[in-house]
Amino acid sequence: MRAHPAGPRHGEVLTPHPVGAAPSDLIELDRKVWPLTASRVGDGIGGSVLTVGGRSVIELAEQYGTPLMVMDADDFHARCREFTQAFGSARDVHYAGKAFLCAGVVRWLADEGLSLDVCTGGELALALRAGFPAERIALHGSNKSLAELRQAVDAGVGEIVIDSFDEIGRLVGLVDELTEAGPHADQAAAAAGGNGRPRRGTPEHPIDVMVRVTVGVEAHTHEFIATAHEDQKFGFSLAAGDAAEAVRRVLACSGLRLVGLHSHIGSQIFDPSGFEVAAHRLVGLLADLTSAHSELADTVHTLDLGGGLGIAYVSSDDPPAVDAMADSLRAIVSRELQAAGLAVPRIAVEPGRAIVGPSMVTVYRVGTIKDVALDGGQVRRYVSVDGGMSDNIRTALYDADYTVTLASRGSQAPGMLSRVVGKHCESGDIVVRDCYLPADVAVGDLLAVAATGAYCYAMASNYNRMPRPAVVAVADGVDRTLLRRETDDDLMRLENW
Ligand SMILES: Cc1ncc(COP(=O)(O)O)c(C=O)c1O
Ligand SMILES: N[C@@H](CCCC[NH3+])C(=O)O
Repeated sequence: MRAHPAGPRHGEVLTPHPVGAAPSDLIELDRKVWPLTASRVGDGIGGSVLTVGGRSVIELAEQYGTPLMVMDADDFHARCREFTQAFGSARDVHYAGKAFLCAGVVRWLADEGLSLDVCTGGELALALRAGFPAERIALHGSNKSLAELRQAVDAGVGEIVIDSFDEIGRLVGLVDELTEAGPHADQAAAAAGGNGRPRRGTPEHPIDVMVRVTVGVEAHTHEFIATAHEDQKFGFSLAAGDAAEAVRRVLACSGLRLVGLHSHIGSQIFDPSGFEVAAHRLVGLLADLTSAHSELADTVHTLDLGGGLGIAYVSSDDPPAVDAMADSLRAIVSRELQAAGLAVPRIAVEPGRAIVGPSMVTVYRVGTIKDVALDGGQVRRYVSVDGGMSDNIRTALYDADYTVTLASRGSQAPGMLSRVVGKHCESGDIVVRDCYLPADVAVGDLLAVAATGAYCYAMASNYNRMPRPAVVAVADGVDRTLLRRETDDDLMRLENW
């Protein structure tokens, strides 16, 4: 993903992506980019079909149609365990549901013992209906409605991460309402689908909250997904004193209990120093707050450092290792808090992309091919596939890079500078901006794009009345539908005929 905040202005020349020379082997799979079980089966020209989870993408495409999102279940589980091991406790690893959520994945997360972050009532409703334990859910969001806050409290979620003064006002109003409702509140909570625990919002059973702190870190990522510098919408500014004021207001409400401080610096970040600075500033704030409000020493048990760990979309991407990152964050937090004479809280993290991103590939069928002569004599091949910005908006939105391979066969043809584009009515409908594909790529071939698990299906749309693709999980040669392909009826279900 390049630092091109809003894309080129009209007439401005966009520098080509640094694709370099064609790789000598266009069929080889870079382990860094492709999911754990991705492999090539069969030798030579005409062989070499991509398989994931022991299933050939040709068979899967025939069975489910294309575009098709194929989730390597082993890869997903392995990444959950990698985070659990690195941070020492599954409970402190909150999968960020915004990256990709469906009932099947919710159940995998529950089985792995992970916690879950949701940021809307819709994500919360899905998690609860899929049976995820409410006490392992955290509700985020920069503009939670009163209805969403009530839904979360009724369900008995583990904690609510507060993002604004308005939200504190809403929560205080909710607490007042619950206090007035008195003993009837428990019955109301049970009727609303509560989990049997006493209804929260009283001094005896307060609502556990965290305060989201804007730590002032300029994360090295695309401007659209950096979230801890001052000039953006999320959280309470540390520098301006808003975070301390938010804590003061929380403490003034006996139905709320502050259990942690939260920071999220952005997404697709490779440089660990951003997280380290965030940890350092959060620890400093916690120390200051605790000396001003000694009761916090008893209630604040967690420093949540958010998500944002980057993944490799292309071979040149070099994300930091999860265990090294965990070690360094733990060291910073314990060193600085012990120096301040404070107990070391738990460190929580909220990975979305780093768990689900690499586990999925999208399989497309080639529909048309067009060659365009570029200035300088080069030719760019436009390879049109049967999906596009409706199943992956990230290239158009963030100028994201992806890796693509010919998936339905091998080839020994030389590399041809290509651009994989979708079938939408937009010139910006690009899936892979610059890549090399074998020069003999033909209509009907299958292409696979790697690392499409995060923020592709989650941000999919029905633009041009395109149905969203199916998502199928594969493992040990067995496939299982996670989400079926949308039908024409699905596309028309909201019509008032
Ligand atoms: C509060 C919060 N936590 C976690 C995440 C997950 O981020 P990522 O998918 O980059 O790990 C996000 C999204 O950026 C977020 O806003
Ligand atoms: N949607 C973004 C990430 C946003 C993360 C959510 N705060 C992406 O695809 O990279």
